[in-house]
Amino acid sequence: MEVSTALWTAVVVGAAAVYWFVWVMGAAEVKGKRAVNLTMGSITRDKVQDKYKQYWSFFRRPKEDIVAASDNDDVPAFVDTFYNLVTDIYEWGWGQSFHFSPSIPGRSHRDATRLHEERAADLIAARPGRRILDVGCGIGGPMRAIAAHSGAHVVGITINEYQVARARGHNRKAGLHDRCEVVCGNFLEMPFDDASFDGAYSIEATCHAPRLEDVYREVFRVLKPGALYVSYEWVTTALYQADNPAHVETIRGIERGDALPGLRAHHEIAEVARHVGFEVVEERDQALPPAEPWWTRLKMGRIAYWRNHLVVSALAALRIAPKGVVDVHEMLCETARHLSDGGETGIFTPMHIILCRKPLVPAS
Ligand SMILES: C=C(CC[C@@H](C)[C@H]1CC[C@H]2C3=CC[C@H]4[C@H](C)[C@@H](O)CC[C@]4(C)[C@H]3CC[C@]12C)C(C)C
Ligand SMILES: C[S@@+](CC[C@H](N)C(=O)[O-])C[C@H]1O[C@@H](n2cnc3c(N)ncnc32)[C@H](O)[C@@H]1O
Repeated sequence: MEVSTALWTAVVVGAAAVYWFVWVMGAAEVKGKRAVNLTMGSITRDKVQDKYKQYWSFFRRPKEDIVAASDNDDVPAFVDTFYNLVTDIYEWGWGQSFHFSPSIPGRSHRDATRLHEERAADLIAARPGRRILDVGCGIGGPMRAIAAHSGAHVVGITINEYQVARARGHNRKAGLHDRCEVVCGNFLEMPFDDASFDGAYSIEATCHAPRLEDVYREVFRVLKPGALYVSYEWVTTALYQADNPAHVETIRGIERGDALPGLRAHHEIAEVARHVGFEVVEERDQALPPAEPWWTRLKMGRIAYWRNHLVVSALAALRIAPKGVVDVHEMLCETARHLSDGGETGIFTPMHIILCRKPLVPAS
């Protein structure tokens, strides 16, 4: 083959590959977000790199500093920045539900995700006519699954304005906007009346609260007496050893890369729930056998991470994606490694499930 023919072939194949990765390839689950549309939430393009640096210098500090009284109040603002930086990448690479679920042999990730969400709806007896609160709703993947499965009316709250816009758009597209509402606000001070919900759930969201009692107390306040609340918590398990440097590094890695002010130990969750007035109905780690590992989806994604890295680097170089997107993507690759280490060693679970009831009669 002549050199010029070989060169032309390489150019055409290269262009076709870029076209495929960037324009055709959509999000992992639903083609809601494509690589060419990676913005960084509500952050303007020129501020992305600075915002990333601010985020990183805040969360890379020891957790004792982050939870110091003076910095506690800053956590929600940094969590908001975090979601501006990662929401599009999450949606592009993971889908519309920002959480894990146990793998189910022979079933897709999409099915496993939906079943994990429907479990929450069943646990709190969501049904038509009931008003259910989604605490930390993301872009609404769980909310839509739960509204469709149970027939309930779901109101979600998220601190991130960009997520509110994405969630409302998806609700409309799914034809569920009559039964799925999204509010922008802080779950530590919710803009809802006392006793205004028939049930509530939070999926991998309350781990962002500097003090769990602040969010549980708010959920308790807005629930009607007798109503149920289920939370899927991120915690360290009984296998975690605070004097093992490898364990500490894994947990610190998870905290830094996921905007967490400090992971809690599994035994703290029920104590907090009782402290704010809930009765604890049930508590279990949904990741334990016979459940199949939740982290296999992260591990299987290694080639995809490398491919995605090339895509974001090319988009940033062509100035289609903002500068800074490559740093954020690298941080996520690193975080994925820590999360799978946490899963494999068993020192961490993202699905410590606690089911609580607000008593009919207030405790004396
Ligand atoms: C509950 C939280 C988020 C949990 C997960 C939804 C996300 C945790 C880590 C994320 C990811 C890591 C690697 C990314 C990859 C490098 C990229 O190419 C595509 C997206 C990822 C797979 C991304 C997807 C979402 C996560 C799995 C926290 C924040 C409390
Ligand atoms: C990992 S995402 C999970 C989203 C959703 N539950 C899901 O599973 O798709 C965590 C969510 O909690 C929200 N969040 C974190 N801190 C918050 C706060 N103080 N007030 C309201 N929302 C908050 C984030 O904005 C984000 O939507």
